Amino acid sequence: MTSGEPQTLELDDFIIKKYEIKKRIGKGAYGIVWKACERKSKKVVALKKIFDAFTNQTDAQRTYREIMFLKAFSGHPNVIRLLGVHSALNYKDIYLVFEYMDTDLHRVILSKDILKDVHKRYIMYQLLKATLFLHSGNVIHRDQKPSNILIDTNCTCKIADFGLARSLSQLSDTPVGHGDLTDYVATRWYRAPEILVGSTCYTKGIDMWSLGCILAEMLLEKPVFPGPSSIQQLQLISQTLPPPTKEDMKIFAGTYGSKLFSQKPPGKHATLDEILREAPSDAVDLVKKLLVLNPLKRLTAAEALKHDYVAKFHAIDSEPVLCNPVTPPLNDNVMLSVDEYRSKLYELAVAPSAASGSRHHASRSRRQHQTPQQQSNPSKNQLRPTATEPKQVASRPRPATQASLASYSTAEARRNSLQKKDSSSNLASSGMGAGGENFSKTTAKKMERKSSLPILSSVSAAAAASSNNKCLMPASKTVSSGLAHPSTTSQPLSGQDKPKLRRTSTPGGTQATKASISGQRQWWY
Ligand SMILES: Nc1ncnc2c1ncn2[C@@H]1O[C@H](COP(=O)(O)OP(=O)(O)OP(=O)(O)O)[C@@H](O)[C@H]1O
Repeated sequence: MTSGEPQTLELDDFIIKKYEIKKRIGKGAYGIVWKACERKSKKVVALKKIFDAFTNQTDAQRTYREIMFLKAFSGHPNVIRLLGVHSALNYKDIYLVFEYMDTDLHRVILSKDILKDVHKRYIMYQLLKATLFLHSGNVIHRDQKPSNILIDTNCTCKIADFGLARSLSQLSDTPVGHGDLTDYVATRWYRAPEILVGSTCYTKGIDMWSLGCILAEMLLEKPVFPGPSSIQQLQLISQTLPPPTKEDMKIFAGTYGSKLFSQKPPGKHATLDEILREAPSDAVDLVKKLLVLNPLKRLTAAEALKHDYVAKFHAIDSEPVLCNPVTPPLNDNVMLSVDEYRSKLYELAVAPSAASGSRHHASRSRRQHQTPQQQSNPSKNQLRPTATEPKQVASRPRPATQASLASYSTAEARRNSLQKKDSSSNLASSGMGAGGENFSKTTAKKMERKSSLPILSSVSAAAAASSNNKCLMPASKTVSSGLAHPSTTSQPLSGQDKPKLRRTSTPGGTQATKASISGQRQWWY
């Protein structure tokens, strides 16, 4: 194989038949991501292969969570859209098909000087908007970091990688301190101090801390707390933030943090004001209100959306929230067997269009977990609609609390049709084949009025930087399928894919589908 050809040896034949593989675009701890084109529809997609998705219970649970939460939140304009799921023939790996995005925020930051002030504000606004949506479903992402934030030439951002997401609704049933954080391996630099000290104080503030780190990193063009170990990470934090009050110390009671934060931190001290002295004052103010030791005192996503820093973009009617908590069909507190996770995933998410061999495996595995009644009544075990099939809107009367969701879906349909109209002209002018999203007319007007988001000359530097991107992220897991490094490393983007960031905004939302599983009401989007 020549160096210019995409390496597709890792891909099943049925995948290569269905998708033309363009190039490898990313590699994370769990898999490889390719840019691909679906042969039939000519749609450009990102194809992620998760290797050994079901090796052990932890991996199986991670795969299960990632797909379930993606299915639940994919309708939001700032959450990556999952288009389909296929099983590999070996029944160990799994393919996820996503909408394609040009690059990720990590690469953009690495390439320096690409993001102007207004882009940083717009990115932050979109991240807050997406986080508000997740939090309204009582779910925390737990792994927000620049490489998990995908971005396109229109400066549209989408949160990806839901492998560590958790439903707080399920956690609240758990006795405090029991098994709730044992699986927590999020990237250290963006990890909240309460997590670093092993506290069981488990709130949406975890994501707000990560967002503070991301904003600070955009402003500094380098990570704000790049600790090489958990202890040093905590030291960097304690050297920078104001000392905790007595009340704050309660958060760290009984943990390593109570000692660490009660002492004067060793080493050099520089406050956030000093570190961020070149940044606009409203940016520094928002960072200071997110990077707060006490998670209960950090701004919530809803509060942060009202902050001056994102005022140019804030529009409450395009910041959707969910009315009901999102809970995966299997209780997240109970570690199930590999086969149980696999069976449930196949039942709920894997496309029936995948290789027939994998369907055979899936049904065999499902049969192993069927009750005698289920076995005698196979219709109960038919595959549910897949991510690629049109979703059904619940037909049952909605309780009052669901009304806003219903009207939101209507508004979304309207916006989508506007977006379609706008997109042809915008894509044509940007020279993009795919991957871009566009303004709704209303928001575009609002943005023109309120701000002028300059067209960035190019994010090609971001692409180029990716070739030198030597694993800046702390490692979390080694993959056994020949991946060189457990962290996020990236392939260079080719010249023809050099994108330009252009002005855009993508309000939007979801279409609701309701499923009742195990007697629990759930909302999937
Ligand atoms: N939809 C997409 N479009 C374009 N690039 C993508 C897409 N999804 C992922 N990537 C690229 O692939 C990289 C790895 O993807 P992802 O984070 O999903 O993998 P992972 O194995 O879960 O990573 P991690 O090490 O963060 O757990 C991303 O940082 C990004 O650069």
